[in-house]
Amino acid sequence: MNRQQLAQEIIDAGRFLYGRGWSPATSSNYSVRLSESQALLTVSGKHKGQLGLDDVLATDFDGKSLEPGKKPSAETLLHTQLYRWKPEIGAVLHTHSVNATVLSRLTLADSLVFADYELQKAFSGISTHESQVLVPIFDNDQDIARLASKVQPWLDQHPDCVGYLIRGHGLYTWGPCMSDALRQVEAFEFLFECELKTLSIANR
Ligand SMILES: CSC[C@@H](O)[C@@H](O)C(=O)COP(=O)(O)O
Ligand SMILES: [Zn+2]
Repeated sequence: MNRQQLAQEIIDAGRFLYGRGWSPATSSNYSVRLSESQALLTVSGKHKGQLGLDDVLATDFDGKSLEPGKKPSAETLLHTQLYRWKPEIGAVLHTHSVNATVLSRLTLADSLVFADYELQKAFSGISTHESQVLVPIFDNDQDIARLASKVQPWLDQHPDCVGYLIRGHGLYTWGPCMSDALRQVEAFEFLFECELKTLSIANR
């Protein structure tokens, strides 16, 4: 795929995720791998339901903009660390849904476990509900380099990790291509909603 086609995938993802209410206003950021050392990412501060072809830029994996005049996403390092972590990752999505925000605030532990849901099979590498999907929750931090340095040891120790939450903030998930990453966002959102409904019924 050429750069314009990859940029269009990011634009289409933004329209879809905004439409589902998972990327409100200027929240969220999205990227695709351009090469073994570069990513194409959303610029900072744009409304993600209204992205245009000019609202993406190439960065290296240190998060440095390769397009002077464009401001990379504030969370660029959280994307580029994933491309460095696994060469098979081709797309990364960060979203800000109500359910991800509420569930990550309600959960006092530093991780969530999904078990016995059929929909777990939507995640890469999972073929049965008889599995556990462990999702770490990192405390939010405006210092993204510091946050990335907390995420990295988890990734290194959990090579099968399919996504993580930042408390009171949102979700990161990824896949070999954009459609895989989108499928995982959708699966996470289903599971977040199930967990919240279960909690609210249990606490009646
Ligand atoms: C609208 S506040 C959200 C931001 O602080 C941030 O968390 C975010 O997801 C978007 O930042 P951005 O710099 O546009 O990529
Ligand atoms: Zn964010």
